[in-house]
Amino acid sequence: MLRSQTKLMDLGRRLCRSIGNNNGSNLTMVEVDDKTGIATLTLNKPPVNSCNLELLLDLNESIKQIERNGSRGLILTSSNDKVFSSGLDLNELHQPNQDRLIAFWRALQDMWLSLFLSRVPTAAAINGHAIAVGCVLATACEYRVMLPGFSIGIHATKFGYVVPPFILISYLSVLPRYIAERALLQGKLFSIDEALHVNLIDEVADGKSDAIIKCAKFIGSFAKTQPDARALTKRQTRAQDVQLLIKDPEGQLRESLEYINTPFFQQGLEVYLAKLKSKSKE
Ligand SMILES: CCCCCCCCC/C=C/C(=O)SCCNC(=O)CCNC(=O)[C@H](O)C(C)(C)COP(=O)(O)OP(=O)(O)OC[C@H]1O[C@@H](n2cnc3c(N)ncnc32)[C@H](O)[C@@H]1OP(=O)(O)O
Repeated sequence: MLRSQTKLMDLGRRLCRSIGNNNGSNLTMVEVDDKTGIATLTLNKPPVNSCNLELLLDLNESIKQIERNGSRGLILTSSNDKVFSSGLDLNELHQPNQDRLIAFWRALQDMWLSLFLSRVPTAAAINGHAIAVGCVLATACEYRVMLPGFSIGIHATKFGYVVPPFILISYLSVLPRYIAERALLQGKLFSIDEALHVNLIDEVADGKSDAIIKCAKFIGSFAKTQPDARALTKRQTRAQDVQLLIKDPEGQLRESLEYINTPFFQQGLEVYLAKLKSKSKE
């Protein structure tokens, strides 16, 4: 038995466990509620949960741990009270070391598959902005509860990024095609009212704990289903969505890498990163 599992049992009624990455940096944290058996998975990479290689690997490992530990559900949230996730860490894409870029993109593909196909019911308590891949994390879950005052969406086209098919699919698994297409082409970030109107989110909460309660209630709605039957039915329902990535992950990787390495992409990214940095100094 792993030491962390023994520790988990020792904690008795207040089951609470943190899972860090290999160097112990706690980029994600997992807490299991002993009453409901639901795991809360918290993104914890300051300042804005931008997804670098280490966070993606850590996140994937936490998703798998939650499944292995027999949790009844997974609630994804953030330790930052303004930002759920700012999407991919753009520094990973800027003038990248090619070996690291390959590892990064593989980790992104793997993590998305793990979350999108997770055996356990999944819900996102979106307690801050969910930008680009931040939105993709939320839409990979089965249910979304969001706090007012924040934005959610994929605005990649505004900055000259073409989105890879799995990002498109994550939008299409939640939004009707014409809304997804228009939002992607406009690079639209939705306000909470707009997101609710098109069902990009399912509910609004008045605080993080309210969001967690609402997510737990959604997960509780599966209490009377048989977990294996539920998991297999979910997998079948989502099978077509993941076909491309499962059948040809290396081909998908190659296409993305080719695009990221183009001078066009790199120049656009350079300008965008400079704007982002100067904004944060204002
Ligand atoms: C065919 C296939 C093709 C495939 C190839 C192409 C890929 C396309 C798909 C792309 C998917 C993505 O997710 S791309 C990621 C897109 N994400 C974004 O554009 C988010 C940009 N960020 C923001 O809008 C804001 O930071 C926001 C999240 C709202 C938080 O605002 P705040 O005022 O609270 O914080 P800020 O001061 O702006 O940010 C704090 C610091 O974090 C940095 N920072 C913020 N977001 C960051 C990010 N995503 N990556 C790196 N660094 C980031 C800032 O520069 C600051 O750094 P310091 O100055 O050092 O303090």
